[in-house]
Amino acid sequence: MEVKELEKVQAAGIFGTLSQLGHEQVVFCHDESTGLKAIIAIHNTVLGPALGGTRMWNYTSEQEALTDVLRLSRGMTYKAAISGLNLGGGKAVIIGDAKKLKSEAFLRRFGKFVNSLNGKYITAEDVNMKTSDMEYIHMETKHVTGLPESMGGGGDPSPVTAFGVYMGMKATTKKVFGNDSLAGKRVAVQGVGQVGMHLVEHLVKENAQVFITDLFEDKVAAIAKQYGVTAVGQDEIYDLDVDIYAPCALGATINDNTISRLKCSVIAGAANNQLKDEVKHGYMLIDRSITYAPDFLINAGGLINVYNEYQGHYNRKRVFEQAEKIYDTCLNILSLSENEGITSQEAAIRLCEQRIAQIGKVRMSR
Ligand SMILES: NC(=O)c1ccc[n+]([C@@H]2O[C@H](COP(=O)([O-])OP(=O)(O)OC[C@H]3O[C@@H](n4cnc5c(N)ncnc54)[C@H](O)[C@@H]3O)[C@@H](O)[C@H]2O)c1
Repeated sequence: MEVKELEKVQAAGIFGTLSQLGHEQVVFCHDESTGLKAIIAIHNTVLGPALGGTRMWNYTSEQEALTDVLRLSRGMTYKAAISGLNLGGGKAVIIGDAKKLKSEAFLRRFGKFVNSLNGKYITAEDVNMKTSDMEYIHMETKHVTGLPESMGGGGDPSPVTAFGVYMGMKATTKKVFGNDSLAGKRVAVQGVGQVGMHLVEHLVKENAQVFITDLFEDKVAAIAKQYGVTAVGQDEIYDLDVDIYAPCALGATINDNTISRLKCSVIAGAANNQLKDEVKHGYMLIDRSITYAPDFLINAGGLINVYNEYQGHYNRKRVFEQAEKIYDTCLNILSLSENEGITSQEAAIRLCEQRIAQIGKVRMSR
């Protein structure tokens, strides 16, 4: 967590911060007997119930946990709004060591807090929460999504996320190079986990020239062999002479240290919060003629997947059709960004705010 962000929240006070970020409700959940300390933040429910995962983290302070949940829940509002979903944004954080604190009672107590919001907040899996944890939460509330197929859920969202990233990458390629073909394009994929792997499959199928890296060298070597792609070092990825950089590992990899090293024309990847500083680094990319596909748009496939699951009658084909729309939305955003001289992230947020305002009026009308 950035010290700057924490300081901003401290200076504004809790209600000042809620007002600045536009939150509707923040719920502090405490249970002495299980040791549960959690915060549920509901950012905006104009478009629908607030959906967002539960993250368990050993925060260094309660202030840090609050700042994180406020920031993440706001991000969920935008991700849902830009994807055309009837969903708002929310998030929950549980404070403490996931290895020490979790128990059936602890998780079910959290489930009861989620349930007390009567569906205004819908939870799902996030960092340090496993499917088995979600099963306990589900025992106390039906407002859980992202369940395994064995429990009637939509299953692994990663292939849908990867497909959305692929659509966003093709749209951005069209904007920059005049057509959306990735054949022969040199693409650097950072992180070949669940999403990165599926993305590599799409790229190889389209005859792109792919470079991959990961923390685990044996995994990189095995994937490189399987798909006939080139393995590179973890740090080397930033210096490659490529057309496209696809961050699919961590956030904040686009920063003061890396931007001057990047030689690509397009950035399109799955990681959340790729720009360390949204405004500053967004404009630095414009200065270097690098076109950035907004992360929260192109990695929304996972959210589209859980949204469909929550609505019932889950249909995988329909999920992929919705994820395909990322292509057109991405092109619209990039045109708006170019026409208005603003970053693609700012253009995307502008479209989200317009949709929320317009649909808000529709909902209020008789
Ligand atoms: N899974 C989804 O549906 C989904 C949806 C939206 C966003 N995301 C985001 O996309 C990213 C990838 O998600 P995932 O599900 O594939 O995660 P994952 O954990 O399966 O894969 C991440 C991979 O990145 C590697 N990695 C970590 N640090 C690295 C580094 N410094 N250099 C190179 N490789 C590194 C890890 O070893 C791992 O193989 C994450 O940032 C995630 O938050 C995922």
